[in-house]
Amino acid sequence: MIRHLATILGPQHRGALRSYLAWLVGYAVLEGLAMAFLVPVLGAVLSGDTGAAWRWLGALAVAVLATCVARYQQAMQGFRLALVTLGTLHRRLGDHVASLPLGWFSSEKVGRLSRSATGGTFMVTNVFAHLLTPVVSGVVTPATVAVAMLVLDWRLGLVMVLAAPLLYLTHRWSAHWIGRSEQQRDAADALAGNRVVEFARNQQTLRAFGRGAEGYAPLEEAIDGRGRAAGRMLTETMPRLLASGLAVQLSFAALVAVGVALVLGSAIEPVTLVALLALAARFVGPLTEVAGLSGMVRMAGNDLRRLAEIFDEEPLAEPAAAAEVTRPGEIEFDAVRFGYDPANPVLRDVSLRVPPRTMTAVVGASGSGKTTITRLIMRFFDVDSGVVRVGGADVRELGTAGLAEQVSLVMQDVYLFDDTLEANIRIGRPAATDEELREAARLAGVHEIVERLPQGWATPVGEGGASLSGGERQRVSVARAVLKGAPIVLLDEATAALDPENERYVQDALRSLMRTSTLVVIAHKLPTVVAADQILVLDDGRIAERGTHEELLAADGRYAEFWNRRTRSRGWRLVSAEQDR
Ligand SMILES: Nc1ncnc2c1ncn2[C@@H]1O[C@H](COP(=O)(O)OP(=O)(O)OP(=O)(O)O)[C@@H](O)[C@H]1O
Repeated sequence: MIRHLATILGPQHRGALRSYLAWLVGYAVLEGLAMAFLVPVLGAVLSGDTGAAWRWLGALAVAVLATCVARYQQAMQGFRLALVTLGTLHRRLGDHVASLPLGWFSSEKVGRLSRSATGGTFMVTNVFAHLLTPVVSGVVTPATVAVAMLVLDWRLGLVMVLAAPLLYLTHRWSAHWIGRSEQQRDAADALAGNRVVEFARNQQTLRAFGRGAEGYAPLEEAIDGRGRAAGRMLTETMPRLLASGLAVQLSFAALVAVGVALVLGSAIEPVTLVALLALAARFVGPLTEVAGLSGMVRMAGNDLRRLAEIFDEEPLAEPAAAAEVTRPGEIEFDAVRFGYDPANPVLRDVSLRVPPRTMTAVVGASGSGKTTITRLIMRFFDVDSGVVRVGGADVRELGTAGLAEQVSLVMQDVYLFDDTLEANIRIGRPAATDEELREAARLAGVHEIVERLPQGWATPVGEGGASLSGGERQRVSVARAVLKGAPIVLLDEATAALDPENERYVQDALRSLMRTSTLVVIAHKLPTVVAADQILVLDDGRIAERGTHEELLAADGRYAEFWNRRTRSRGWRLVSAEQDR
């Protein structure tokens, strides 16, 4: 748990964490010592030795004072660490997640992230505020008491030392089970959470297929599973918590039994036994508290581990010094091999060059790797072998910021932020003037949307741009790219397969972008393909053909075959060789 806390707090707070833990352990030891001083005090009082009683009382007062100082220090330092967590953890988590490779963001991981960002953060503050003090003092104080008991009466001390393994093993055993069932409950929770989101997101599809009213079986199963896991956790946890508590009580009973036997055998005075049993009670008290907290400790441990695992994920490697862009606007793939799962390459030995300020159309069957090429240019993933160069530099050496300056992206699944239309375009270049913003909007045909909307530029677009049509969303995304003015623009025409009006705007914007930028277009429109300076025909992760429209027709290969077939059909998308057979 401490290791996870160190990871979560980050290197700059490790010193503060160490100091807090030192005060916490010091407090627990001093508390044990203060309790141990009670024995000679009681012994002296009960035997009527007033002088000795005052002396020991003085020692006890010093120990209590030191305990108070240590308690104050550890409480204040714990409080400060809890505040640091509240103030900085979300930001650190956000910064870290933003540096992770896109491959990390599976739906399961995203669900876990959102739960860790809320529950996990709360747990870290809870650990400092309520958990660490009773847990650490619940172990260290009894250990100090046991050492003191060995000094005061070795036989009773020996019983405490012998009880330690029993207490430790029962605690481990119950904590193991509680942790296991908590993990199962957490997995069931995560699944149910993901299913609820899926259910809400897919309402349109579910209703279209008449599945809205009769329920959604995967969600119901997940909710049932969650209920079962929660029930199992209760039934598995309770008996084990009771067993831990029982082990503590048994240890105390053994101490009493040995003490009584010693008195009966005249080995110690009854008065001494009373004082020693008072100390033994303080051995048992904190242990009982820890036994009661063992479930909480395991749950906190699991929460912290999950949060620490996110911080342990390796960020996308950044270069020590960003490489210089020597050929702005140029893209090059040199023998690139890449697979989302390296065992199944999606691109094999792909080499290509896109000269500055030219347009390259990438065409190919669905799943042939067109989008993957654009993702590698943006370095959403690192290649398995080969090199991707942008502006003459390896994308791995350009650094995230350097690469982002070079490339704009207009993709199929355009995501707009839940903000105004203007803010969504301004993301392209926050420092742009209003004139530049209006000009970019005009080129992409957004001005026409603005005129139609009641609040104009200030119209909120809803989460993901829900209040705009697909074509309108793409126009906003094109305006962003135009405003950014990056030397390279990557564009997926797919959603522009919309009405002719949208198509016209996108084509106009393309023409305007071509004057200033290099364009790589996942092309679905004939005018784009015909106008391209270079067409890359992808087949099964390889570039099967390349050239201009005329060159490829003259070559009479796969592209020409498709072109000829297209004249007979309305669709023009290439099909893979297998689909073709
Ligand atoms: N994030 C991902 N994780 C795993 N596999 C993926 C991922 N994205 C794409 N793939 C797989 O990689 C292959 C190439 O996908 P890609 O999206 O590049 O094809 P595409 O040519 O753009 O297809 P389309 O025209 O249908 O968009 C496909 O088999 C796809 O299933």
